[in-house]
Amino acid sequence: MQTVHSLDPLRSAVAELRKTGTLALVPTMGALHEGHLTLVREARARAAHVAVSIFVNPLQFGAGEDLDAYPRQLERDSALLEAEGVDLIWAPTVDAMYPQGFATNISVTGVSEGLCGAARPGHFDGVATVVCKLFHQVLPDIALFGEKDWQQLAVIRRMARDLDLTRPCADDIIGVPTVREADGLAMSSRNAYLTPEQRAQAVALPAAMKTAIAAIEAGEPVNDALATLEAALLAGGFAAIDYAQLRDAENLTPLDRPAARPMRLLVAARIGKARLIDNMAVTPRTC
Ligand SMILES: Nc1ncnc2c1ncn2[C@@H]1O[C@H](COP(=O)(O)OP(=O)(O)OP(=O)(O)O)[C@@H](O)[C@H]1O
Ligand SMILES: CC(C)(CO)[C@@H](O)C(=O)[O-]
Ligand code: BAL
Repeated sequence: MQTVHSLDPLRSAVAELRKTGTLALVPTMGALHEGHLTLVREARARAAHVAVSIFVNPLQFGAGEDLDAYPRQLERDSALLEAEGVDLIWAPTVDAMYPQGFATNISVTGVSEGLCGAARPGHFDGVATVVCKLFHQVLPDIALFGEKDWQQLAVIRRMARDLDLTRPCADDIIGVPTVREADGLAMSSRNAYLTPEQRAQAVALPAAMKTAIAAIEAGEPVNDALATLEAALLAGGFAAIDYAQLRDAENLTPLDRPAARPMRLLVAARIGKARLIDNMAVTPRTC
């Protein structure tokens, strides 16, 4: 396994790997957990070679967010990726990614609006810009992203379609189902911010989401089910709810009643120093 921190060695390493087969990219911000490693294993099953990028992208953090506090553990991450048989780690410095004078922004409208786009203004511009650069830097055949960040996945697929990216085109962007802890909490690097007490309380998030989904699928009005969900989170130790919404699963149109198409319940809520996000499928009614 090779680790590179600047563009010239990256380009040489990528050219070598591409001589002998397909290349998959798993973009991350590091502080790896089983969710990331699941993406890596899926990548290995689908391509001859796997590159993992590790970059805490300043462009996608707003003022007052956790850019400085975000865990950075390259040595530990490298050992985990080596054990998974990863070929290449791309861990650029901030200067390598954004040299002096960098002035380009990629902004995807529509799917990036509302939800995390409203709670974190500019966040998805930062994500789209860095992911577009990563695709051009690593030239992967496929790229893998977690469904935990459902809106992010929609933004990246939209960008790939709109910018006529051929590899990876929208169909080569693979979404991997959310990996959860035994009690149902979605794995996330930010779970490390939780105290033991908050960690125990955080299980209220997936539990309340499952209850709301069962209620919606049983015919309860969407707004009532969402109000019950929010009340359960606040009673369970969450300090604030950024959003709890039912949306079309693909185009993310807001829904105030169940549709005949696949739907998604998406929630972001704050507990202690962590802002946790989660989403789950809601099954369309058949009659
Ligand atoms: N529990 C998970 N299951 C599946 N994929 C995941 C999971 N957690 C993160 N991913 C995916 O891993 C990739 C890198 O994510 P990132 O490095 O931001 O980790 P994270 O755990 O989501 O961290 P954060 O706490 O910043 O949200 C993204 O595509 C993300 O969706
Ligand atoms: C896709 C990504 C690596 C871009 O910085 C980040 O948003 C993440 O880790 O989900
Ligand atoms: N996994 C999403 C990256 C972020 O929260 O900035």
